[in-house]
Amino acid sequence: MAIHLGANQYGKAENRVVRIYRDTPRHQIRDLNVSTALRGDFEDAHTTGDQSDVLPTDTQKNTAFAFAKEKGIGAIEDYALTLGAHFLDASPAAQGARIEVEEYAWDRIQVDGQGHDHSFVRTGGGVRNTVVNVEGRGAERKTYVVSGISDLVVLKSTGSEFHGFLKDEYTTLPETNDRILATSLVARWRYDTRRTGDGSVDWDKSYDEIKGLLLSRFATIHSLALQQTLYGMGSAVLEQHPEVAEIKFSAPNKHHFLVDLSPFGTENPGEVFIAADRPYGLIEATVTRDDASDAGSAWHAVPGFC
Ligand SMILES: O=c1[nH]c(=O)c2[nH]c(=O)[nH]c2[nH]1
Repeated sequence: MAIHLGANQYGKAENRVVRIYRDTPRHQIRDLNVSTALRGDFEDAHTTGDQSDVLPTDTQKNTAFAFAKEKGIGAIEDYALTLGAHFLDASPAAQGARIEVEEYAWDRIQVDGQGHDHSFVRTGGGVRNTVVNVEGRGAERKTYVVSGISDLVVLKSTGSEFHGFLKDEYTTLPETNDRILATSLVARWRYDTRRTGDGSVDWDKSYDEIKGLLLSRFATIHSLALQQTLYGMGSAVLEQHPEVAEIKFSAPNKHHFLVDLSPFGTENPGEVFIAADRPYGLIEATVTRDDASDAGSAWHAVPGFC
């Protein structure tokens, strides 16, 4: 029987790395979820059981924690790039390293109008993340950075329409020129550092500005459909951020249905809704530059997008 090993990768998923900076009484916290994976020539590990090329997932875990102390954690993109380069150096059989980092942000608890020194409350408003792929050695080294945000729950109570859609014998949806539009947005954008003057990106600034732009465009676009809103948000990011080659969205349409209060003799002019959690429309789109660079392995093992 002719069979062979196909695509494979291995690593330690979801290392919960919490780093406290306590050099002064005013502590700082970084709270990460770090997943590492190596891919390459790991044929023997699978087919004969010889593990001599395998850098254990336990070692990968230890490295994620050790680097948090030894090298510190700057932008999650830099932390991931450092880890990825290290794993390729440490594992000769590896051809690629994939590092995914989510960051849970914390605000200081306000006490008497002051941010407390060492007590924090989890920040709402989305979870920042990055997926870094590092490939090759020496001059052949290639790095890919896809960063993004998930769980960005947004709602607008008007300024959203949906009508003029295709109808057949199963269509019951009424047309509307005033509905609630709500989603829990996932957006990921691919950086092309060759598009910046000196090849570097200020990751934190770029993230903050893109998040702000996504929110302000969601608020100000008069929506004719979630599809049109996503395209408008993506276009704004590409217009204002030369360092971004393309952006992908996955957006559940969190339906809010007007409740019929007429049995109780009560009118309901767009005031009381039932928020349905399922089923939901799932609207996904990529907005890309005509001259976007080759994506290479940037989207390697990034699920949930078309
Ligand atoms: O913004 C929307 N896009 C759709 O494709 C769709 N389909 C649907 O039933 N409602 C909506 N809303």
